[in-house]
Amino acid sequence: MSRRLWTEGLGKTFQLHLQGGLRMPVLDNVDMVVEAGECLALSGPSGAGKSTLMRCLYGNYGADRGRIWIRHDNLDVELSAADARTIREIRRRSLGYVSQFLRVIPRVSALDIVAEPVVAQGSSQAEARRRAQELLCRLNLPERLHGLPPATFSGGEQQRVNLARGFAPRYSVMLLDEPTASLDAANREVVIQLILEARRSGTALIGIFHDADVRDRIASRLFQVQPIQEPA
Ligand SMILES: Nc1ncnc2c1ncn2[C@@H]1O[C@H](COP(=O)(O)OP(=O)(O)OP(=O)(O)O)[C@@H](O)[C@H]1O
Repeated sequence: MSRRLWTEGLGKTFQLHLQGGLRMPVLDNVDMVVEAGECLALSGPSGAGKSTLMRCLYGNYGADRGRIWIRHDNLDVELSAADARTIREIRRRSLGYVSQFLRVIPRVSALDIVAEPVVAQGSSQAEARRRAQELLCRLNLPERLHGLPPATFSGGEQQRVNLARGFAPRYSVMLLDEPTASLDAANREVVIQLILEARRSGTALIGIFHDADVRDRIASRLFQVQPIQEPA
């Protein structure tokens, strides 16, 4: 079995300090695994904890119980116990995350925003810019916008820069949060193809896809995130 990312008994409870320390359990005993070349679609009703699970998997939220593991540098590394420096290294080389919104960096062009993680993985500036250009063109971002900072871009244009930045480097695991949410049909199709190509090259993907057509075409399996039952 070529596991890439997996959890064992993962649990997460939020503590609401402004509400007198009220405890809100969201994830309980989650056991999931994604293997190389798979795309796991998280399903479950609104509020079940899909985004919370994604944030735990990326190391943004600490796990209260259980463990998260990732295959990194040919080793099984416990992400849930890793220090900040190790998490940064894992994110640089093994674990990508495409959120719903681009984090705009002032004065940095779309091209450089996309090229930056490729350079961080060891490519030259020229190579990284070529790859960035190729992806921005595939995602139909007009060439006149490539050299501009995306702060003034439309929501869909920013999301395409975000997607190009996510798919430009080579990661062994990718987390996708609603990657097609603000796209038109033509660009949705490009993203479907990028995901299928990533699967063919052995990347393991986990995502939230509210669009059922997209989910049916790209997911190899569904993973049901169960809402925690309130005690009667
Ligand atoms: N930072 C937080 N602090 C407190 N509670 C939170 C926090 N983040 C999420 N929650 C709560 O955890 C529960 C799960 O939220 P989450 O966003 O993970 O659900 P979801 O399955 O992704 O929902 P949707 O499909 O509507 O996006 C919700 O009840 C939410 O209010």
